[in-house]
Amino acid sequence: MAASRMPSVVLTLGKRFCRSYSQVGMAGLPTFVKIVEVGPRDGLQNEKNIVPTSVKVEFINKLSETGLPVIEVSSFVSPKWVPQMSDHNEVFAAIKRKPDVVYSALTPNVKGLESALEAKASEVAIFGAASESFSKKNINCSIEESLSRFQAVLIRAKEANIRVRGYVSCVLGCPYEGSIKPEKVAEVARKMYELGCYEISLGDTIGIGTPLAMRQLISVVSKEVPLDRLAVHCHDTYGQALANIFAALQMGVSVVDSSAAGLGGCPYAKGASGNVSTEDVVYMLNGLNIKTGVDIHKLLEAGQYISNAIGRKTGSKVAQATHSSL
Ligand SMILES: CC(C)(COP(=O)([O-])OP(=O)([O-])OC[C@H]1O[C@@H](n2cnc3c(N)ncnc32)[C@H](O)[C@@H]1OP(=O)([O-])[O-])[C@@H](O)C(=O)NCCC(=O)NCCSC(=O)C[C@@](C)(O)CC(=O)[O-]
Repeated sequence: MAASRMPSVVLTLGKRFCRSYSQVGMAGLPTFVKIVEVGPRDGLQNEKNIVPTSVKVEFINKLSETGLPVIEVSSFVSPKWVPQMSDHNEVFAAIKRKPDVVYSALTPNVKGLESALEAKASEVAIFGAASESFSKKNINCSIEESLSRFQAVLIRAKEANIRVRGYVSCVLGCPYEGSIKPEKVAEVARKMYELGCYEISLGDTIGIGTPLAMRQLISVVSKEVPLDRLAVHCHDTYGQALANIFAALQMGVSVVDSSAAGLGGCPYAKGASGNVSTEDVVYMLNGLNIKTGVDIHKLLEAGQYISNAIGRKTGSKVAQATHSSL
């Protein structure tokens, strides 16, 4: 059953429940959160069976209708490394773009950036790590080398007048090195920010963090990068993602990455499960009276569409709850 046709009690339960408590937000939390939807890229880059281009396009078109401000469409990386994203040109060419939506792509180097420019990506993202081992496994170079590649990307992006986002992976732990010092994360984040990234997304790649660790991380990183330039990108491997996001909101972060249906995982981080699901994030933010501009009904439909298309049970608790109560 389409989410929009689900009994209203099911979908409005959280909102009505919360409304009876308060119409105002919780003190200290942002009033608006920008959600960066990473499902089509982070969500589908790890699928064993390559998802047909037409399915990706339909998924993105459905996401475009939800009110999400940013959709990460694909990545311009080596097709030998991540074949799942090798149809980037076709996907960018086929999607129906809405003028108020940013359609972004990952670009590890200038070669990727040039392709993204040709495909008319609205903005791009570089991706580095706070762990040497992860950097080598993921992008085949040291952190230092990655930063010099990124510098070249930022210079070319400036000429092309396109904004660049920066990701730092392994901010709360690394699959190869274990714990990572917040000071190391802060150093890499600061360098990316100084290179010209307008926003730095802190990735808990293996979803290992807890709210206290998130608080400590944000406290250290925000000394180097302004809070309003930080985003959090939480995987839900240990079931901590929503709690970690809440901790980040309490610290003043107001940009959250998430993935419809909780799809996702990094091919170079074994065991990492999906991203936190966008449906669950929006449900929580609705309950906190924090605006996102996202229509949860349409979002549930998009999540249901991609789950059916890839034959996978949704990773969203909200979607599971609404389906099971029918
Ligand atoms: C970075 C490279 C390319 C280095 O890979 P490399 O092998 O060191 O690169 P190279 O410069 O030596 O080139 C080797 C071959 O790749 C080609 N190549 C080189 N660059 C490109 C490009 N941009 N697009 C297409 N092809 C490219 C290049 O042309 C050449 O082709 P060949 O001559 O062998 O035919 C490789 O390691 C790579 O593609 N890595 C991508 C890994 C990836 O996508 N990981 C997942 C995304 S990160 C993530 O998920 C984490 C995140 C962001 O979500 C946050 C979090 O959760 O923490």
